[in-house]
Amino acid sequence: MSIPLSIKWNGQKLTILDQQKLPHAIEYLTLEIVEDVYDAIFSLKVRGAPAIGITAAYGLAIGAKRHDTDSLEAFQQYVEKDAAYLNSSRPTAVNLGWALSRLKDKVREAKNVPQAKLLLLAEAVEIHQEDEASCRSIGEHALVLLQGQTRVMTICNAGSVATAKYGTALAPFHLGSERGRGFEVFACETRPIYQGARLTVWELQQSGVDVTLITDSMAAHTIGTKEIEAIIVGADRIAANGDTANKIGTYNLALLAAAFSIPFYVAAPVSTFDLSIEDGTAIPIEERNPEEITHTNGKPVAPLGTKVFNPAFDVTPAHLITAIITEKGIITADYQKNIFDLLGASTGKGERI
Ligand SMILES: CSC[C@@H](O)[C@@H](O)C(=O)COP(=O)(O)O
Repeated sequence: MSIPLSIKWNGQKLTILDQQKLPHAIEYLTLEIVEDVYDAIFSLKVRGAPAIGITAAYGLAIGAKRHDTDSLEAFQQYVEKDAAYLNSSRPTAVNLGWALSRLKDKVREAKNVPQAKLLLLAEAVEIHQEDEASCRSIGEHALVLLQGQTRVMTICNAGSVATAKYGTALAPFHLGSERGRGFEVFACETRPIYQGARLTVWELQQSGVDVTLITDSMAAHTIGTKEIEAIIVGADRIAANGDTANKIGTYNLALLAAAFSIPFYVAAPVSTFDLSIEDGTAIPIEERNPEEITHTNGKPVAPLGTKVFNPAFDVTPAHLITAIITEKGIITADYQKNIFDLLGASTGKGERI
């Protein structure tokens, strides 16, 4: 039994687990240029907010190596351009822009181009290592919160493959498995592209966790009949007031948690907070290809030309969230105040609103 890793850096080469091929093929891809990294993020070969940020950071550092100039100013301009390009690969997860900003700040500190190149790479490695530590710490906090709760529901994949290791929402299950603490996890399949069925189920099986797959529309029935005791999800962007964007369907689960009077937890690292955004209405929501809904395995399931609305994320209002679990500790309402008190300006993403 082992926890799968999706991003590998060996000091020279960046390889990622192709999440589009999971669970039926385990294939690692080498990403060599910025365009490879853009494509991997855009096409969801690498996905999940922290994993996108880490991969983009390596991408920017790798891309910078090929910019051949002695002028620090020209080099900075190349890096800014590459960062803007990578940042346009997906809109909702704030970890992407956050990681790229950290690297851009490093270039501004550099005295010359060779030093800037080294600083870029070092920062990418640092972001990667920090994320693993953050996820582990989120898992520890979540285990405390989930004491006495065994049957837990989740959606999408906020797991090891969506981060450096362990995941956010799935971290307590991986850590629990290492320590003989058994959970019964119910994974929503996560239409339209099945991150729950393909990734969460596979990943938890690899780790020896008891996992049961349901379709998204079975959530209410399952909470009632299987006596689900808590719901835990990840996040792509958390506004200053605690409103949380995550995979489409998350908001439904939060409403169900309220209806059944069970706790609804969001697990996310500090890098997922965006204090420059006052509330969830300002979070950009990605809309994806209609074929994700009209087709299954390339075959049409709806009449040709059907009008489609395909938002990839929704925003759960803060008042439906019981607690937000971060690596620095657990935040509960009043979110506006408690988020700032715990994180302060440490997200680097804006001032107090
Ligand atoms: C730790 S990953 C948290 C979120 O990024 C995750 O729950 C999610 O919504 C991912 O969406 P995806 O479209 O698969 O990138």
